[in-house]
Amino acid sequence: MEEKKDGLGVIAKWVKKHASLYEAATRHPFIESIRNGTVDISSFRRWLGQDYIFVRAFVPFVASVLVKACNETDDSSDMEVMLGGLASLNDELAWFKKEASKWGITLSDTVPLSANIRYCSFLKSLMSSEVEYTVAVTAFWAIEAVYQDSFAYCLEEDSKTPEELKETCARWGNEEFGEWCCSLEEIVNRRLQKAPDEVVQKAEAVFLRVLELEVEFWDMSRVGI
Ligand SMILES: Cc1ncc(CO)c(N)n1
Repeated sequence: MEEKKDGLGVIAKWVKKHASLYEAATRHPFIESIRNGTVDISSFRRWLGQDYIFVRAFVPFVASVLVKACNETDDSSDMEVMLGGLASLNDELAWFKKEASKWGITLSDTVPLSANIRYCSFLKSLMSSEVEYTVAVTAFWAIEAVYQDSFAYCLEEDSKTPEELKETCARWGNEEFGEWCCSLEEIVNRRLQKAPDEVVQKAEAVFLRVLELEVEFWDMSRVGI
C-alpha cells in the first residue's frame, strides 16, 4: 500500500534517482550509433562476440535465480517468470551462433575482454547461496532491462537503424520481451517492498553496479578504434 502513495514502485524511484547512470547505460554512444545509422560494423562485430561469451555465463546465473525463486519466494508464479527467462536464453544462444556465422565471426576464437571478465565474475559472485533472492532478482531485472530499453530505443519510429541490425535490436527491443521485463520488475518491487532495509540497500548497490558494468560492456565495442 505504502508504495502506491505516489504510484511508483521502488525500481521506478531508483531509475529516477540514478537517472544519469541509467541513461549512460541505456543511451550509450554505441546504441546511439546504431540508432542514427552511423554504427561502425567492426564495433558491432566485437560486441556480438563478447555478448555471446557473456550470455553463456549468464545462463548459470539465471539458473541460480530460478533455484532461489523456488526456495525463497512467497509467490509461486515467480518461478515461471524465471523459467521463461531461462528458456529464452536457449533460443538466444542458437541465435548468436546463427548471427555470428552471418557476420563471419568465429565464436570459439573469441577471447573475453577485461570488462566482460569483470562482468562475468560479478555474476558468479551473485550465484552464492549467501546472496538473497531479492538481491539476485534485482540484478537479473537490471541486466535485462538495460538491453530491453537500449534496443527498443533503436527501433523507435524516427530511428535510422540499418536494416541488417534490426533483427538484433528486435531480439531485446520487442514488445513481448518488454512485457516480460515488466513482470520481472513487478516481482522485484514486491520483494523490495517487504525486504529489510539492509537487503534493500544491497539490492540498490547491485542495481548501480549492473549499470556501471553495462556501460563498460558497451565501451568494449570501441576498443581499438
Ligand atoms: C552485457 C549484456 N547485458 C544484458 C544482456 C541481456 O540479456 C546481454 N545479452 N548482455
